[in-house]
Amino acid sequence: MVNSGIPTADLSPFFTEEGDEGGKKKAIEIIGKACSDLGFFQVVNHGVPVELMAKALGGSKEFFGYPSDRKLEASPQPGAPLPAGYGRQPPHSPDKNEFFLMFPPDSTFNVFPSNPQGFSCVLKELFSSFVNTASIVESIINDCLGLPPNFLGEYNNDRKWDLMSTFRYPCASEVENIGVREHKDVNCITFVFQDEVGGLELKADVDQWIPITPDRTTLIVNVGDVVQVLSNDRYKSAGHRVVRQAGRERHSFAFFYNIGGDKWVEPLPHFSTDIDEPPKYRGFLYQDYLQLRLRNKTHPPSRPQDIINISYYSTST
Ligand SMILES: O=C(O)CCC(=O)C(=O)O
Ligand SMILES: [Fe+2]
Repeated sequence: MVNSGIPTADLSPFFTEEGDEGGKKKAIEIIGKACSDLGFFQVVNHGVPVELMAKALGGSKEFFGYPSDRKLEASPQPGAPLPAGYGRQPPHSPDKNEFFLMFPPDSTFNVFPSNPQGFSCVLKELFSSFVNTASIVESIINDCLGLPPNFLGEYNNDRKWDLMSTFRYPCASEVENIGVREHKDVNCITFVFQDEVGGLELKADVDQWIPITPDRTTLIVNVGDVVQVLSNDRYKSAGHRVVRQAGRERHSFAFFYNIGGDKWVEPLPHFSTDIDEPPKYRGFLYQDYLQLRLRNKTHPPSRPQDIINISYYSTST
């Protein structure tokens, strides 16, 4: 079943030798429009093997089904920049999930579970496949924005900061059903796939949520804050959340195509000074923004309006 209220682009022309120019043009048009209208779309024939996605979800369900002490064997190393390995949301968090987080396959920060057998290889393979597809989607976005060829690829040339996470969300209770509260992703581009339970919702408008229908062959793509800032709001970082269901656990994967922490992020001249349009954001060092966003989680502000998001750098506030 392919799907709900979000546009679908077929990426197969980007994986064929012959170069189907018409097919590429069609995908580029769909993605460009989706990035400016919604910040959300989905892709089929995306180069990530569907069997690998299914295997990864199966392994993930098995892993999360283990008793706590077994999962905790994959606890993060002290000193890692983010808790790579198995973790749970702290009890005070309104987000309700447990997760397994990894950096690129060769990162020394990674901690893999020894079981299920072969799971760590599946995760590494999936991660590499995501990177490949993300670089194609990034180059499509580059072209849709009318940037010089490979401009974004050259800017975003440090793959150490990419992240992949698999999640297990418990069933909803009688009084609450949030899995991940409303947020926008900080990074460049995010891929998500979810099991048949669903629950990912896109914020289309104030109080208007579009549920994303699960599909085993599809990758859901959302634009993150970095692209929104670089494009001076041409493209939207989309608000989204995860809602849990009564009586059904949910499993999903998310891949975060990031940029290096030492990158300077600001509206590109192409969308501001070159065309006499005021920049909508002050420039910032990406890792400073990451720190602020992390602080939202570790030291949650008591007033919701104090939660830091990209509007912190807005020039109009
Ligand atoms: O589990 C999902 O479907 C998405 C999670 C998410 O939005 C995130 O981790 O940023
Ligand atoms: Fe997200």
